[in-house]
Amino acid sequence: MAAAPTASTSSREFTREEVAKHNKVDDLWIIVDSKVYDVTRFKDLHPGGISVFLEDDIMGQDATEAFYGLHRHEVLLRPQYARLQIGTLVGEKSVVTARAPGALSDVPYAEPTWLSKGYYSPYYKESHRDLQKAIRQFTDDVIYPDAQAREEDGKRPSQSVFDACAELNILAMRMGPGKHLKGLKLMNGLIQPEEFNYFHELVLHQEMCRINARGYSDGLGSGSVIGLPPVLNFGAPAIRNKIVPEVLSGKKFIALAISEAFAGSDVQGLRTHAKKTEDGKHWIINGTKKWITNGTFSHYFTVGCKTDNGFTVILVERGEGVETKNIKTAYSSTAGTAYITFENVKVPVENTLGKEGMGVYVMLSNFNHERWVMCCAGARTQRVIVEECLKWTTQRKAFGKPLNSQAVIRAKLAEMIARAEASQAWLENITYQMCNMSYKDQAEKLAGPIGLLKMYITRNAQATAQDAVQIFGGRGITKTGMGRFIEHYHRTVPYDAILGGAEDVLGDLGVRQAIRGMPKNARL
Ligand code: HEM
Repeated sequence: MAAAPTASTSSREFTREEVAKHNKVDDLWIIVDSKVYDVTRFKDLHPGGISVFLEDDIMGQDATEAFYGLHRHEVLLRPQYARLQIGTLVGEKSVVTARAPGALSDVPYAEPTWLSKGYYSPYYKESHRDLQKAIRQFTDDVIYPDAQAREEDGKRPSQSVFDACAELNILAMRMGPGKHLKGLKLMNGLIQPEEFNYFHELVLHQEMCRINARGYSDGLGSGSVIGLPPVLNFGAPAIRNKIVPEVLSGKKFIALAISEAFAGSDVQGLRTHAKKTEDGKHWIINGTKKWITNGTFSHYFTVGCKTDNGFTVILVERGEGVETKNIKTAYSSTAGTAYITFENVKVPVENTLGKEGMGVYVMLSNFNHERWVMCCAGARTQRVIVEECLKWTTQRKAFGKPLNSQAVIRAKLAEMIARAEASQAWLENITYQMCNMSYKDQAEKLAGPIGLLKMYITRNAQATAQDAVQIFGGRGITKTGMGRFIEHYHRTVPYDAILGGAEDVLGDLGVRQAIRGMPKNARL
């Protein structure tokens, strides 16, 4: 029987001949990437079964190729499996290394051009690069582990993560540039509030979405990214001064509550209504809301209501008459997606956001930013899938050759890469326009292009998800193992095509705006 492996024995060195002697059921070693593992006892517990180890080309042999054709590298890093390593091969070095937390990937196209070695971009300055480094480290160290754990147990993102984000003012930065950043220490003083622009914000969103946990990404305060701006921009000072700091410090949560089972983008079709009390001091709100992100755990709701003179947005605090129920969605319950009922909820009229009857403008002012935020994430998560596919098709062998030796596979990769690159390039162009246009110009000139961009990115994303499943085969539809991120992406990518405006509606918005802008004298 082989000696029980301990951490101290992993510094031992063996020749391939020595390893080869341990080729029996009760004394079984293997080599993976020049590391020697004693799997004598582990084989009985191996999730892939015992029989796979009892082959002549595995027992006492180099099983590197077999291993990487069936497992992600991270398996060997899990403490319970890392313990199986008893040493290394004399004079040989391991080749496979996991990306260190905070580091960039060396896989081609795994990073946008501006982060790829030897390439250039006109858009990003030193402060963007500083922010990128800091936020990647933070995402890898703090967000990713919590995201994976919460996706498993379905709970909302841990309060410790909200607190850590608030400490660095990440929650405030996610709202974009603006006066709410004034006087704040951003990322421990790495960026000055007055220099923070939309490219900094893009960096933030693109780094934080690389966690293969779409529900969690929404759980981590997406509700406030869309629910807080109406308070920030249209709330009375007393309301604003109370609620904005509470939300940006991660202590309280807010959700945007517009859509209903009765109507989504069709504001006229909404049924939740608010009526004034006789003394005119309060609203009484009745109705329901559906698909409300972060709704299950929010303290505040930015609610779209029908009022006597049109559509009005009102801030509602959780309390008597407000009930939220979890809706089971295709992604995880970490997002806190809710069905909300309001029953005779009494709210002071001071909670009205913007002018009575002018709620449509309050909502419209939000849309461009919300959709652009989704474009940032949609363009970036595609790239994560490109990286997964490039790695898999290199390490997986079929008919004795890597998958990437098949022309049909390379053709799929070509499409995926082109989509990711084109999405990012158009996104950067629009972000540049945002940096240079007044808010009024943005509202006027960019609603159409942002609508088209979102349609384009989410179509690309869905096509990439389908191609990735074809490349991974059965693994791409399995929640554990090699293809788990592909399965997750394929299952959750439709969210981007629906949330913030359905794909077709947004494409149409872009074209209608273009038609409106057609010069009267244009003829072929
Ligand atoms: C130190 C060595 C090994 C460890 C720690 C290990 C661990 C695991 C784990 C944790 C799984 C579950 C799936 C996953 O999480 O990816 C698994 C599945 C599997 N393993 Fe291993 N394994 C080792 C070596 C091997 C070798 C050498 C072979 C083949 C010769 C093998 C064949 C399989 C198979 C066929 C599956 C099922 C894969 C699937 O469901 O797609 N394993 N192994």
